[in-house]
Amino acid sequence: MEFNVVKRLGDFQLAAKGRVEEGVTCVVGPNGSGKTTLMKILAGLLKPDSGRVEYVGVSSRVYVGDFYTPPEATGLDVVLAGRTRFGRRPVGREDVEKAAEYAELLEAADLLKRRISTLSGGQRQRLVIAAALASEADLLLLDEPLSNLHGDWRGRVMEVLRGLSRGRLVVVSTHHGDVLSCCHYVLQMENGVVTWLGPSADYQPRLAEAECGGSR
Ligand SMILES: Nc1ncnc2c1ncn2[C@@H]1O[C@H](COP(=O)(O)OP(=O)(O)OP(=O)(O)O)[C@@H](O)[C@H]1O
Repeated sequence: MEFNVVKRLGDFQLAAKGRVEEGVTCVVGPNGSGKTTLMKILAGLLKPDSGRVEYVGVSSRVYVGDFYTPPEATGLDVVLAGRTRFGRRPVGREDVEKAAEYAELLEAADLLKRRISTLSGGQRQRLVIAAALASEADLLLLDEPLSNLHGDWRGRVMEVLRGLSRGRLVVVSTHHGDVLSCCHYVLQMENGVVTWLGPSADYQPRLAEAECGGSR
């Protein structure tokens, strides 16, 4: 999939060009650098002012970021929402089986009957990832899917994503540098521009590291 797009949002301008290959691409960059904006354009949720995205070999796409779930919803409702592409069609019997299968992959099968309001942030996050996977879309755009997860879980989620990425484009935005070696490719955004794109093995983080200061 190739993209060459320009989008203005208030004072911010995205002018991004690149190519996303089969496999897992991690999108990195500072807050406000345009990661979500780019992913929403790739998902077709945001229309660029100019330029285009060429979806070669991509027939279905799903973007999953924060999505609202009523507190009374169950874990199963969350996974089924992804399966039916957020209510675009009714739930069938096979959908429930598929939802259980993907929840199992994320070790979340025991969460399906629980109410969302009783779950921890990380447990909810695993269900949201299962929802994205259950869509079985060719292009999966996961915006900050690792945000509530502990290091071990981040690695496990990346392993699952890699395992399902054959014949698919999986794009994951993240602030966690520890998972970059789990991606096939890294796409770095800075100030609305793609400043690096290539195999993760060749990526040398160029972003400034956090300064914690020396005072106690
Ligand atoms: N609807 C909007 N109107 C005006 N500006 C917007 C709008 N949406 C986003 N922006 C601005 O666009 C810039 C890029 O936002 P975006 O959410 O793409 O960044 P990001 O890299 O995903 O950031 P983060 O890491 O904090 O999630 C930001 O400066 C943001 O304030």
